[in-house]
Amino acid sequence: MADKPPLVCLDDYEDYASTHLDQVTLGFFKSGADEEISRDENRKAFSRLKLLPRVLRDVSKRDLSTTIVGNPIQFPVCIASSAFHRLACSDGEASTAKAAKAMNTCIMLSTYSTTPLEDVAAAGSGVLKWFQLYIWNPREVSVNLIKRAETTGFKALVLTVDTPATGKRRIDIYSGGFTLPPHLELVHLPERYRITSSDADQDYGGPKNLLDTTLTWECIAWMRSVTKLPIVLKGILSPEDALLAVEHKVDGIIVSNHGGRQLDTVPATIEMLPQIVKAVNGKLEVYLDGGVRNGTDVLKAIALGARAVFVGRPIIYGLVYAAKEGATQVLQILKDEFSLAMALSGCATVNDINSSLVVHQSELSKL
Ligand SMILES: Cc1cc2nc3c(=O)[nH]c(=O)nc-3n(C[C@H](O)[C@H](O)[C@H](O)COP(=O)(O)O)c2cc1C
Ligand SMILES: CCCCCCC(=O)C(=O)O
Repeated sequence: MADKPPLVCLDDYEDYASTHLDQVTLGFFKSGADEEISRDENRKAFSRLKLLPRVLRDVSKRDLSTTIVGNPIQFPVCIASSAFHRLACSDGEASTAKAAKAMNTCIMLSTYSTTPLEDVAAAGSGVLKWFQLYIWNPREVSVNLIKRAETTGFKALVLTVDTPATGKRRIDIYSGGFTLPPHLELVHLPERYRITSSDADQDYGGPKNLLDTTLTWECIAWMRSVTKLPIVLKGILSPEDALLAVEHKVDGIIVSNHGGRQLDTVPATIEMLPQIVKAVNGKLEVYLDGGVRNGTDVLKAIALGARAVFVGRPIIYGLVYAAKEGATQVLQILKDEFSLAMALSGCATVNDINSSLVVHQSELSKL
């Protein structure tokens, strides 16, 4: 790595990837839907929140650890599910799992992984793994995936609920429709359903009608009938849906707008977090993703009630920089920055972090 520049913050990894990936692949990773308003808002909203630190508290020893659905992690930053890591580095999701293991945190593996979940489980043996589920047609394909995830030690199923169809990502259309290169496939799709890379009638490497668009809240009961694993819903933005998640007794929800890749002009996730935390009133765990790029972002999300945060694009950019080492560096930077932000705001443990630390900039003059 001697020929590589020192990278000190997560934006440096994005800059590196921007100059080292081909434009089509970069476009797929980087893009949001339509005008990319929600993608950008996720970050801007963090900067509109200001921190009010407390001083003269003993922060000499800091404990960043926590649990998610009962499983310990070293610090409250986990890897969000994202598709096609072998477009970022040759070992793809196996490298990602090794990074999660090196940093003792959770990897959420995508249904759209380019590495079979058994290989990811072997690469990340002993580390906390969640499996992100898109329910595919026919349902038996998804049942089979759920069983394989159970057998290989995944500890929760994360049902993505914001994708009854793929958002309109203009860059992918300008580039002629996103396709996987011939050496990569949707490995979790049985061969008989796969399409070839030259097939015109396809959507992100699969046939067009692959996603089950009939899903309703009843699918939670269906999932319970086929698995005993905890269920987490990813893609909740409305407090009403958060209450329905409580009613359906899921184990957790991820406040997420899919990194701004689905419905554009939805609010930033950090702006919806407080209302959702209030609505669920401690009855399930609430996590957040979208635009987390600094230790201070992590501090703000935890202060506003998230149990942990997940990061998407920065992990991919870390893989582009240096495979497992690059993704590990990204996580290490977030961990160090979070630890520093805790010290500088007077928090020795994650439990010390609370909402009194965060003020919206519009409220500052009223203090
Ligand atoms: C390139 C890319 C692929 C993604 N693939 C998936 C996926 O397969 N399943 C899923 O639930 N979410 C997917 N997401 C959404 C992420 O899980 C996450 O919600 C989002 O990236 C968080 O925002 P951030 O990138 O700003 O951290 C993807 C996001 C990106 C950028
Ligand atoms: C047909 C759904 C394709 C989704 C591909 C992965 C994903 O979630 C993304 O945001 O991209």
